[in-house]
Formats: sequence, structure tokens, C-alpha cells
Amino acid sequence: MSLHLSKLIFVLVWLALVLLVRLAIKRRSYPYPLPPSPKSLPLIGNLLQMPESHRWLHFYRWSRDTYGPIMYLNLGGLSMIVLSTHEAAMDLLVKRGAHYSDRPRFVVAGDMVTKGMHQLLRQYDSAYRLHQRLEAPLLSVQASEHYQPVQELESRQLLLDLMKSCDEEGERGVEFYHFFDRTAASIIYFLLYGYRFKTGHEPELQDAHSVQEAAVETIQLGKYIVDVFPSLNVLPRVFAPWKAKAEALYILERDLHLGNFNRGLASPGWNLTKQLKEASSLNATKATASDEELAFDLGIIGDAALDTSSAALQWFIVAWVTHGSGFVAEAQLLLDQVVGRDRLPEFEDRPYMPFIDAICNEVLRWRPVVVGGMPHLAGQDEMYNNYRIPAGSMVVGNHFAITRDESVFGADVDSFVPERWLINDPKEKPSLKKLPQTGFGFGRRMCTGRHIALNSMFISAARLLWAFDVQLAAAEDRSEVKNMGEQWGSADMKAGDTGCIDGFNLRPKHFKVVFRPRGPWARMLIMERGNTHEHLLEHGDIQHENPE
Ligand code: HEM
Repeated sequence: MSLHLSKLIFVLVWLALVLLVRLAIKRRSYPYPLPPSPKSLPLIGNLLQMPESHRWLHFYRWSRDTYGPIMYLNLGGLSMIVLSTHEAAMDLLVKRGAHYSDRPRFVVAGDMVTKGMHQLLRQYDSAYRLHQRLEAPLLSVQASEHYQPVQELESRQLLLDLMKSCDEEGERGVEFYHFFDRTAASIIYFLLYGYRFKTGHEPELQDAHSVQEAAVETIQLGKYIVDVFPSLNVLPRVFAPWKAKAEALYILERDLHLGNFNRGLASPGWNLTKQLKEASSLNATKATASDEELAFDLGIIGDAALDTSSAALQWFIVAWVTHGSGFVAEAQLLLDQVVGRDRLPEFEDRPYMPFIDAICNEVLRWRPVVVGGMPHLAGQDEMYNNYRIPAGSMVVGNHFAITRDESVFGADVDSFVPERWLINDPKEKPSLKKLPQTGFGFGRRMCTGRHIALNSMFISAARLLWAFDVQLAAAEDRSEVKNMGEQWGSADMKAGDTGCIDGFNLRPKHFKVVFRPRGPWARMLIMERGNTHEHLLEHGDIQHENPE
């Protein structure tokens, strides 16, 4: 019997068993129906209707036009609940957080590639809580304030790199992605391990990117049949091709994270590696964490920060070239009033220019980077809004839909309108409305790095707006870039025309822009301190007490 035939027979027998179990379960009577769902087929459920890409956009339209805020999908026996309003996400993922903080089991990415040490994928168990207790104080609002010196340094370096590159490239424009990637990486690697990146082409960073890319691929649900049917993992290696791949990836990840961990411990100044190691040794509970686990904690924080922070700034540039005529002039006028032209914007200016934060918040709302949301798991059978949420369902807040919830964000949700974040009372100074930052997720699994992310975005956006006028390079495809800024929710917009690179993180396709200094004063101030690479931040610049 050929290998393929025996594999097929095994899978068919397994599927038949799943069907029998499901039929047995169905016979039990439940008082509430499942949430609305597209019509499904026996056994495979809605698997054939699952869009291959831009799921978040299709799900948004399905829920808006037909199925409503809570939608049910059957993925060959696996229940998926898609939440499309802020209220539904808050009710389930936050208010009932005790039952919705687990993750679905990612056999390949979680159990095998990272051996249960991936904080983003961990179950909400005692190991998760131990590592959360160790990590949270290092990423808190207060701790993040101590990290601002490196964000100031790197955003200054970003201006210099962009200006120099533009001087060389002229009207051909620059690949700004690369510079944003370098900046994000240098900030987080300095914080984690005490070293920075000068060019963004360093082998350490290339390795990190390639390991991350391969690892992110393993998180895509449905990529490996074993993630849908975990019991298939009992198959011997010869029938389970994912096993060899996962083991090779584990070794790559472990070597990368442990290598950085040891480098962090050996580096001269302050860094989070030393701080996490110390916090772990001071940990009052009996539970301990090995060096490998701590190395994975730091490595996963690095991975979580790298692409997301850069992608958020890239969407800021998309907003600038597609909607800039209104908000950029207003922001630059404000920067001239508050900061003037004798110095760069600083964090201390922030309370006087809420409009810059409004722009950043709107970018994160308009083009949420983790666009489809990160799945949580329903821990028990529950009723919500007269629907049954079956235990074990994957529950996901579709960020693209939730950021378009008119009851929270007001009218015209598909447009880029920073003003929606401002309280504009003519009698008061403008200030920020307390609207939810839904792009960072919900409940106990909400992004722990959000304060660092928002600080980085604020200082980079403020300085870019202060320093440059930005224009799409002449040779670029104007219609493709225009589509990146269009109203994606509109029925006329084809998913494939959005001009984005779809994936776990949403990024715009590559295009070039020209960064023109706004005047000789900007050029002079950007040049004034030159490269910052030799400026090492020692303990004196970042002082942070170890958590008790
Ligand atoms: C614009 C930038 C960022 C965005 C949009 C973002 C978004 C997210 C989202 C949606 C989640 C999952 C939330 C959920 O399950 O409901 C998450 C988790 C996480 N993020 Fe971020 N993130 C960003 C930047 C960062 C940064 C800079 C760091 C670290 C310094 C970070 C560290 C983490 C960690 C450790 C988790 C896992 C939380 C857990 O499962 O307990 N993120 N992030």
C-alpha cells in the first residue's frame, strides 16, 4: 500500500470518528441555537467557504450584511465564533475573561516549534501566569516611560537615515519600510539585549526575521491538518511531515533566543534580559523559570514588537500620501506652534499636542495591524445574547470589523479622520477622548507591549511630521497606492485590490516616497548631532527598578 493511500485511509477513518462524535453530541438538546452562520456542509462544515486571503474583510462584510455581530463557523468540527462589535468583544473577552483567556491549541507552532514556551500562544495556565507576572512590570506604563531615551535616539537616527537616503536617491524616492524596520528592531533589541542595529542588514536581524517568518507561517490555522485534528499528532514521523519541520524550527528559534539571552547577560549596561533574570530569581513563588524559558519570553517579546511597530508607521505613511492634504498641514502648524523650528519634538511636548496622538490612534484604528485579531478559546459552554457558545470554540474579535463599530467610533468609520479622537469643546483645550484602542486586543491577553508601541509611534510620527514633506515618488503606481487609502469596507472594493500584504500582520505593499526637509532649519537640526550609533545608553539613561 502506498504511503499516500495509507495516509488517506487514516484521515478518512479519523474524520468518520469525528462525525460520529459530533452526531452524538448533536443529539443532546441545547436550549439555545448556535449563532448565525453561512450554510454548512456535513462533516466539513464551512471549510470550503473559508476565504483564502483577506478573511477579516470577508468576515466583516458577512457579519455587517448578513449574520450580525456574533457569527458561527464550523471548520470541519472546530467551532469558530467571530465577534464583530466592540460590545460583543468586551462582553465575552473582557467581562467574561475568566472563561475566554485560553488560546486554541496550536500543535505545530505552540507545542512543537516553541515547546509550550510561546507566551502569545500559551494556555492561560500557571506557566502563563508566572511568565506574565515576570514580564508585565517590565512593559508597564511606568516602565515604558524609562525607555523613552532610546526611542528619542532612534527616531532622531530615523530622520537622518531617511534624509541621507533621499539626498542620494532624489526623486526616485526611498524604501522607507527598511528604515522603519531598522528603527523598530534597534529600539526593541536595545531594550531586550543592550545592542542596536546600524544598517538593518546585520546578520542577527536577518536571522531573527527569517526565523520569525517561518514561525508565523506555522501559526496560520489550517496550514497543518494536525492543528485542526490534534490527535493526528500520534502518527509516526513518516506520516507526519510537520514533525521534522517543527523540530528544525525549534532548534533555530532556541539557538537564536538563547544566543541573544547570553549576549544580553554579557553586555555592559542595563537591559531587560538582566532584569527578567533577576526578577525570576527574586520570584517569591516556588515556581521557577529556566534560562531557555526566559530566553523564549524575551525572544517572543522581540518578535511581537518587530513587525507590528514598523507596520503601524508604514500605514501612517499611507495615510500621509493618500489623506495628507488635511491632517498633515494641521499637524505641522501645531508642531510649529508648540515646538518651533529650533529643536526636534520631544516627549515633553506630548500633552500640548493631542492631535499627534489622535493621528497615531486613527492609523491604528483605520488599518489595524493584527487585522483579523488573535484567537482566544471558550473554556466552557455558555449562553450569550440567546446564542450558545460551545466550549472549546475559537473566539476571535475581528479587529477590522470592531474598529469600524459606529456605536463607538462615530460616523464615517471607513475614512481616516483623526479628529474623531479629540474632544473639541471651544471652551476647553483640545484633549483626547477615551476611545478604546481595539487594535491591541482584549481582556487578559491584551498586548502587553502597547505602551512601548504607542510611545515609539508618537515620537516617530511627531518628528517625521515636523521634519519632512512627503510625496509619492514619481515612478510609483498611483492607483495602487490610492487603493491602499480607499474605503475597504465598501462593497465596490475587491479584496485583492486593497494593496496590502495580507498575513498575521497587515502591511502595505512596497512603494517609494520622497522625504523633503521642510526647510534648511529642519535639515540643519537633523544633521546637528549626526549619527547616534556611537551613543550608548548606559544605566544613567535608563533607570528602572527591578520589580519586587
Ligand atoms: C502597533 C504595535 C502593536 C500591535 C498592533 C500589537 C497588537 C497585539 C495584539 C492584537 C495582541 C493579541 C491580543 C489578544 O490576544 O487579544 C498582542 C499580544 C502581545 N503583544 Fe503586541 N502589538 C504591538 C506591539 C507590541 C510591542 C512593541 C510589544 C513588546 C514590547 C508587544 C508584545 C506583545 C506580547 C508579549 C503579546 C502577548 C500577550 C499575551 O498573550 O499574553 N506588542 N499584540
